[in-house]
Amino acid sequence: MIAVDDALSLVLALAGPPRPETLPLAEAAGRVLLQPVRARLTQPPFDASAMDGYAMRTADLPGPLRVIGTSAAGHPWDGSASPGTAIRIFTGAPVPAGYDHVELQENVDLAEGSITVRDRSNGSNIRAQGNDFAEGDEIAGGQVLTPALIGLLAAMNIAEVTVARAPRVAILAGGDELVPPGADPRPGQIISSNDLAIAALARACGAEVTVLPLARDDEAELQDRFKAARGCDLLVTIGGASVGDHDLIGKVAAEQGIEQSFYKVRMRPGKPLMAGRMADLAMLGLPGNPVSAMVCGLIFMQPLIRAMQGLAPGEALAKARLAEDIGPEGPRQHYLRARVHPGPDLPLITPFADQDSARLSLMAQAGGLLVRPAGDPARRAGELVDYLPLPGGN
Ligand SMILES: Nc1nc2c(c(=O)[nH]1)N[C@H]1C(S)=C(S)[C@@H](COP(=O)(O)OP(=O)(O)OC[C@H]3O[C@@H](n4cnc5c(N)ncnc54)[C@H](O)[C@@H]3O)O[C@H]1N2
Ligand code: MOO
Repeated sequence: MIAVDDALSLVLALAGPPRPETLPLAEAAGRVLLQPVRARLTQPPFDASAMDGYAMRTADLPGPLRVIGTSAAGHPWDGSASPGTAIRIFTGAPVPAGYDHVELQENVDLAEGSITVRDRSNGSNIRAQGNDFAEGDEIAGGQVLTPALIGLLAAMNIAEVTVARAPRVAILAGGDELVPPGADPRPGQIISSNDLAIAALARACGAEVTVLPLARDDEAELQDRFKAARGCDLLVTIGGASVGDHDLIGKVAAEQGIEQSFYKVRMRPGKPLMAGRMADLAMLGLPGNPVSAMVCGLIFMQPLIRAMQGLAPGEALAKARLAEDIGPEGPRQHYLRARVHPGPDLPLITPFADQDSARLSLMAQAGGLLVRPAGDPARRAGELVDYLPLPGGN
């Protein structure tokens, strides 16, 4: 059995370099930008009014000022400023050269084509040309295209981007007891949940997922499923990883020529994890217990999918304070489902009393996974600990 950190290094080594593809910007949200991009224009391209009102020269205040033209967004005024004048102006419109202030229409009295400024705003209400970005400004590669970045690149007049192709991930759950959600389980059958949960984890970090049909505990059927995954970047199997007579994944992977990176990790849950590669297809064999599968998905699969897109493995662990005393740890690194509450300085964390790796309900409630190193001694309430925040829970 190897340590979690060594296993993670071996898993990350399964990722090849990210594969580039060029996409219209409109389809690139959530992808990783591979090449830096430079703004093709300056924003705003002209001094622009931030308000609806009147453009004027501060030297002439408070007026009266004769209104000699109008500048609206998309319809600039093409005259030039002269003393004692103002321009009717609207938000987003170019401020004509020579005017250095825009006053809100609410602060102005208008009579017979002239205005007098009653209240003057503190700022100029003018957005200077280029105050957002200038032509040639660079957006660095290697980052996920968030909604804000998509908007920024659009404003920079970028129509296409070179991004990492979404890793193609095939997910294969198996076991004679499994039927899909919506089925009417017969005695001895349960609903397959792992494939859906793992698919959701994979999609959440950018994968394009194919969930293969559930496989029975049958070597020939598993062989077929493995073959169906060829052409993907990663096959994630779930279940059949242990030592029972029906745990066939290791055998089938060997027949498929797996070059195994490791089998079994000193972690809890998740001990019977397997990793390797079959030619171009990386493989992770997750244990079948639902919580074990999810923990391995979080600790190994998501970092691998991120690495396949050229991203760093993920967020560092966060710090919390123990809300209560806990006993010593055994020989495996332990990931405990826990509640995370606000605390005076750092969050307070309370592991659930029951850590049975089949209890998905506790996984769904957990706000984090308390991470305890192998052999960690007993700890007192208030001590600092590491945890992996989980979305959703509390
Ligand atoms: N003699 C030993 N037995 C077990 C060991 C061991 O070291 N020696 N390890 C235990 C540990 S730890 C784990 S984790 C499990 C892993 O077993 P498998 O990966 O072979 O998983 P299965 O036997 O296929 O299933 C375990 C459990 O999970 C349920 N399951 C499986 N797939 C799904 C699914 N898609 N959706 C919902 N639930 C699923 C399955 O019905 C079983 O209840 O082995 C221990 N045993
Ligand atoms: O590795 Mo098992 O996951 O402890 O239930």
